[in-house]
Amino acid sequence: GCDGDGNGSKAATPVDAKVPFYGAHQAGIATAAPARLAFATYDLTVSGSPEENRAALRELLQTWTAAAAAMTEGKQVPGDSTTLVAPPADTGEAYGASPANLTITFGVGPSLFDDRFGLAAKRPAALADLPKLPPENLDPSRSGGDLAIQACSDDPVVAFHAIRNLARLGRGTVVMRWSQLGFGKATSNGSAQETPRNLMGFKDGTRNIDGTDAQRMDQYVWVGNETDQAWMRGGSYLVARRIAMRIEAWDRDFLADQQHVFGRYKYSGAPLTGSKEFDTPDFGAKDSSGQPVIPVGAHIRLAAHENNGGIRILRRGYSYTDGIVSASGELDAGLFFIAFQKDPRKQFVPLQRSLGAHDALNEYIQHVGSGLFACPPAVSGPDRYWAQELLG
Ligand SMILES: C=CC1=C(C)c2cc3[nH]c(cc4nc(cc5[nH]c(cc1n2)c(C)c5CCC(=O)O)C(CCC(=O)O)=C4C)c(C)c3C=C
Ligand SMILES: [Fe+2]
Repeated sequence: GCDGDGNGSKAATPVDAKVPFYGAHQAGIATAAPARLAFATYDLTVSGSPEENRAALRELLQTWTAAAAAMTEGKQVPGDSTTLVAPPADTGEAYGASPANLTITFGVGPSLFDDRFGLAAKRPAALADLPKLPPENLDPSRSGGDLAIQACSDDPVVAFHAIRNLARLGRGTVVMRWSQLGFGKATSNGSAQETPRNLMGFKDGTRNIDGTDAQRMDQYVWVGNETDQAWMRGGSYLVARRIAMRIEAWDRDFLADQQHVFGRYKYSGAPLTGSKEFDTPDFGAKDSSGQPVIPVGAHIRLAAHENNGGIRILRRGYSYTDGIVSASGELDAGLFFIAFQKDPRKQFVPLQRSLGAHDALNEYIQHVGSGLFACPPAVSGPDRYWAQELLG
């Protein structure tokens, strides 16, 4: 039954299923990826002066931050959920459930820095619109957004509940622009996690940055003193790409060819020049006929830091499926790629340019949605709100 406090706090909720919301860096980046994703972007619908619009945005972010802090604790959205003559403050579907490692990560898109809010001078240089990256085929209704929320949890209801309730709390100030559900995290980001497989059946995340490796996180993921915008120090840039897979063509491809596309063995995950998953690929190795063992167009050859001037990114993507493509009757499925980095102009963009031009995987994938968001550092405590230094 209902415990009457409207808080959903139950003794059975395991304490270890909570990820701290307050701290230095936002949760949902370095923290281990739970099984489910609910991602959404939102557009502000304000129409006042820049001062009025900033005030509306500030109020929204105060409300959102308090709600996110409560939800990650397994509590209901703040407000009255028990009065009989008003709609409950919380929609209720996650009531009584463990947060199941819920993280709610917030970001702002380049469009927030247009003339609506008078924030142009606070736009970080790294938050430049992504350039065209052929052979992409982006759908505007699956791209962009003023604000973004990445909710991750081991319980899909809890993850969806977060993006839904934030949309509801923002009614009148924001509308949801697009959303994406993901399942079966498609990349590991920590040594404690068994490397998961993507929908092409390959282990994904073998050579990812480990979120517990503080030195690499500082070097490649967390924004440091190099930024021109102090409000982003300790934050990170999120690039999201909805990447459709031609799964049915892939499933008809010979095993040898599938392995040549990635440059790895399908079952062990080992590079084609090794025998164990974590063996270092040998990009110089040649077979008896003088051909490179890891082909020139292999995904891992092109993506490896050894071959692109030392670039690394933190990948944190999820698999998705959305029914069928009506034109072909084929499964609509793929990878909702999410990557975090210090500066997308120096990491995601050059990497994707090279992959877009040469990757053997391009025969089987297409980028159809895109987003770039500046994720500020975490709020340090209950008296603070997301991006407070930006709106200050
Ligand atoms: C621009 C960055 C990348 C995109 C887009 C991308 C798409 C993509 N990747 C896979 C599957 C795998 N990727 C793997 C490794 C890998 N991928 C990237 C970058 C992008 N991938 C990097 C930087 C790396 C690491 C390379 C290295 O250092 O060796 C692997 C191998 C296992 C691993 O190391 O994670 C797989 C498998 C898919 C299916 C995909 C688009 C749908
Ligand atoms: Fe990849």
